[in-house]
Amino acid sequence: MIRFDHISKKYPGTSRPALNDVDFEILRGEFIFLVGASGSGKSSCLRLMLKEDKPSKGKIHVLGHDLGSISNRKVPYFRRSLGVVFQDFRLLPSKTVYQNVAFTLQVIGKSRGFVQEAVPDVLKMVGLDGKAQRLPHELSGGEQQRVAIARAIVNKPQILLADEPTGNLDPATSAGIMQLLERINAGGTTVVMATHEAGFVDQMQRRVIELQDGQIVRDERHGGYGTTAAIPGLVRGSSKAAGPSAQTAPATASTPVTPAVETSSVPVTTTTSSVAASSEPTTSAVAAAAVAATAATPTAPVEPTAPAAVLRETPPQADTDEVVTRVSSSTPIQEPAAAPVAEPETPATRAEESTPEAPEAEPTTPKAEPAVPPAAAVPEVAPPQRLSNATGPIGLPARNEIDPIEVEHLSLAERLGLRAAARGTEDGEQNVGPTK
Ligand SMILES: Nc1ncnc2c1ncn2[C@@H]1O[C@H](COP(=O)(O)OP(=O)(O)OP(=O)(O)O)[C@@H](O)[C@H]1O
Repeated sequence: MIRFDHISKKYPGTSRPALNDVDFEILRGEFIFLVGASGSGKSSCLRLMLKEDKPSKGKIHVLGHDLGSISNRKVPYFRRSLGVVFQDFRLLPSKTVYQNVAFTLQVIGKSRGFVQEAVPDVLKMVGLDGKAQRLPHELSGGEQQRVAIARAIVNKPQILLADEPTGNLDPATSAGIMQLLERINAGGTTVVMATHEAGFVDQMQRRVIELQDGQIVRDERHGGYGTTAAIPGLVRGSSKAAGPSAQTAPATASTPVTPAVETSSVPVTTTTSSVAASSEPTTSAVAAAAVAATAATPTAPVEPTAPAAVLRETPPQADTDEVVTRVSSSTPIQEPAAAPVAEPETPATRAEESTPEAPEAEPTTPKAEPAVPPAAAVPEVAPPQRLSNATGPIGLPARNEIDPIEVEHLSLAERLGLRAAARGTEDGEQNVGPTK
């Protein structure tokens, strides 16, 4: 599903590569923790998966696409199969919860009817029903992150990339977000999460890929956070960081682990309701955001209302060399209609690619999608114990403390988290996120 084939990445003006011969394969349905000290290359990996950046060496395959040869025109369609969540939420501050989520669908040309069904469903799924008309600043940090997650998954991505999604949240709130990510993963979405949260990594015992100075030093099927992943000031997890599974082992791309969909398959039934958008983005705003959302590069052609999304009516097919693990559902949830299929081997995608200007198939009824177990069916993820708050998330500014004027200076795309925010912090460090 995601393959890094001897990837090296050297940023211009730097002497050392950010990634050095990184080689791994992630299978459908896995939940992967990317760990490593600050600067070890986690976000660079996520950016490369999104095709936000190009490797200096090596090949990357995501969902059957060779990202080195995928045309700029196709990148927007490719990206629709990926959802992204950031540490700092990146919500549109003047839009309601509903509008923030709806916007993602509107810019890719989904019909009003589709949006009116999909958004309430996904808000319910993330535990935000009843809060659709709130503005982001009227929500807690955890709720804002739930909006961001709803926005990331509303189009049913096959892969969810999360860059420090709990980095700004307190331990209890973080635990709720982790449970939500587990549920999303249990529904069949592959989750790749970069994190410093040792406690969750230790507790969940999912596959851990550890980077050190741009190299993989560990790829463990049921790993803990490990010792080498930590920089003292950044470890925000439990003192279990050096857990029993924390031994360092060289990564071997040739021995991929099997998908780790291990949580309960008990489905949840979400109901469909209609919540009309209280206001819709202007045409120009939609068009501008569509440019951001769909442009592979600034020069890529953009057709905001002509996406060639082909609805997926069946679970996505496995890459030929993969084992598919989908959570079966005896009572499938009524989820929003499926995401566009980006895998070229599927007939749907062939149709899409051969007729990119074709109008999107109008969804009539939401399709039954892989189940997302209710929170109660997923093993509890207890909040990790913090070693220190000094550098932990508790001291970090919540999104609603961010100066709206600063936000105004971001492009629409940056505010949506859809494109790189080419700004760094004062000390030269970049902000979080694969599109930072
Ligand atoms: N745009 C860039 N230009 C130059 N160097 C960069 C750029 N982006 C990242 N780097 C460098 O690449 C290395 C890896 O950075 P990356 O952001 O991937 O690390 P990280 O593991 O995600 O760190 P953190 O945990 O702090 O987010 C660092 O040395 C960083 O300074």
